Amino acid sequence: MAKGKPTQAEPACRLYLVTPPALEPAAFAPLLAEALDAGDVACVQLRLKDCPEDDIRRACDVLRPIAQERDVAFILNDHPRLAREAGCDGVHVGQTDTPYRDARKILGNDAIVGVTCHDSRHLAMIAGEEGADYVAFGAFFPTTTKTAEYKAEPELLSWWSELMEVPCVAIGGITAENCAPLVTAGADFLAVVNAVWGHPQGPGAGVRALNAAIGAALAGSAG
Ligand SMILES: Cc1ncc(COP(=O)(O)OP(=O)(O)O)c(N)n1
Ligand SMILES: Cc1nc(C(=O)O)sc1CCOP(=O)(O)O
Ligand SMILES: [Mg+2]
Repeated sequence: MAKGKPTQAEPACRLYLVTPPALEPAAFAPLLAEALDAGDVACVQLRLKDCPEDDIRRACDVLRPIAQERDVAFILNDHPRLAREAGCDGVHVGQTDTPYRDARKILGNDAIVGVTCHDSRHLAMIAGEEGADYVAFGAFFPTTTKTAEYKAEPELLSWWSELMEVPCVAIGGITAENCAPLVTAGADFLAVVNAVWGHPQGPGAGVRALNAAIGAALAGSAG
């Protein structure tokens, strides 16, 4: 994920992989490589909740090179200081995490800092004005990965992408089968967990299915 809007050489909507809620780094490493070798992925977010910092650091040490060697940005969820120390490309912070401005101070201007904005135009405008590299809206669909307290609609993405330059990420229950309205509404990135790591034919098949669906939606909306 380069900073800013996708360039002309990049698709207008790209995949943003979020890791499964629990993982063992050595066992997960080949699955991550399989996913990243299966097609275009802009970014990987390591999301380990309620996990000791030493374990997160070890997971970064194993998984970060797999992403960065493939020019895929490696972002850590929730922990800006650890993200800096572990050589991550950035951090994702939510509304009850380290505030955006503090995360930016910790990581510096070259890092990617993304902010959860739920279903809120107001939160997104604040994050955008403060300098966030992307705003994340969700959940768009029911998700089994976490208890989602907010429900976002595709028109939020259309409103945002027509008015703002800051890229937007859509998250929550997104699959190859349901993603088309989010792509045509203007999502710059689709963030997914279960549609890739829970795909019955493996994560590579999950990435291929999502990229095919994104491509079909973009082709359909071009004409
Ligand atoms: C890309 C992306 N969008 C939203 C979230 C959710 O962040 P947050 O609200 O802080 O909740 P947790 O993920 O920390 O449980 C995210 N992680 N990534
Ligand atoms: C981490 C996360 N944040 C969400 C939000 O709405 O902010 S939904 C979510 C989980 C996304 O997982 P899946 O693709 O399996 O539904
Ligand atoms: Mg968080």
